[in-house]
Amino acid sequence: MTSLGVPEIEAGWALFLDLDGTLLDIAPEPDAVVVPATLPGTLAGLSARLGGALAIVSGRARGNVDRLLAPLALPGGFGHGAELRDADGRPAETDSMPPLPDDWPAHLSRFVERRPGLILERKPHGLALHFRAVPEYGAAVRAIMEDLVSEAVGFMLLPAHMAFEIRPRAATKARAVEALMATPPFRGRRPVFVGDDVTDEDGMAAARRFGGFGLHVGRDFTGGPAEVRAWLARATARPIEKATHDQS
Ligand SMILES: O=P(O)(O)OC[C@H]1O[C@H](O[C@H]2O[C@H](CO)[C@@H](O)[C@H](O)[C@H]2O)[C@H](O)[C@@H](O)[C@@H]1O
Repeated sequence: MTSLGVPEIEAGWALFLDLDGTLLDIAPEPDAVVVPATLPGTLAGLSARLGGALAIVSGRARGNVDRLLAPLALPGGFGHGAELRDADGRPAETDSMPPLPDDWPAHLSRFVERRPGLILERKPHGLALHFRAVPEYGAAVRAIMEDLVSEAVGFMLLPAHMAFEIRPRAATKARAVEALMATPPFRGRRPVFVGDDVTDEDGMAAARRFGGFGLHVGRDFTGGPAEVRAWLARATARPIEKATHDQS
């Protein structure tokens, strides 16, 4: 156990890791995050020790996550679970995700052009509108995003850290956990979901349904992402304990 009571990583776990605010420190804007040079190596080493059962579950689009963690292309759920990739690198069908209405990105681009400081992030199945640099626009951002989602039942508004996001209703972090837990090498392991955000609660609840649990950065890792990274790194530097979990 760590000093705060977080158990050390066990060989029988399947790890589901959120990215922003969990593995990476929050930055002023999405493209300004700093990926510590040692992080991809730590994730690769730990994945090998867990037999490949280590996934990234992020609100970011898959391509964005892959650029940040290059050369890794880890299994996981991206775009809040809209895009899935299994341990063999196969993307899952996204047919169940509604297409983003064509006019939404252009509509939001015009809104952003008139309000310097806002950042529009486009994803294959969603949009994020960031107001971290200009918090005075927070209410206006919420209003325009609410207007858009009211036009299409398949989408919902997601309050995020200094941003509002639109995502398909069917895209959840639980979807990613459930899909991966049905396939090797995740199947039969004890899922542990580590996250910091309200969207991560879905993933943690799914982990509990499979006999695992969730760890919350704000509650369990008072040192923030740096402490999460140190916890992961420790498990690559020592023999990790055999599973004590019984799935029967
Ligand atoms: O599920 P996550 O991996 O935690 O991703 C959630 C969102 O993270 C990013 O936005 C947030 O982090 C930015 C960088 O620190 C920050 O500038 C922004 O204010 C935050 O909202 C990302 O841009 C989003 O696409 C993710 O959905």
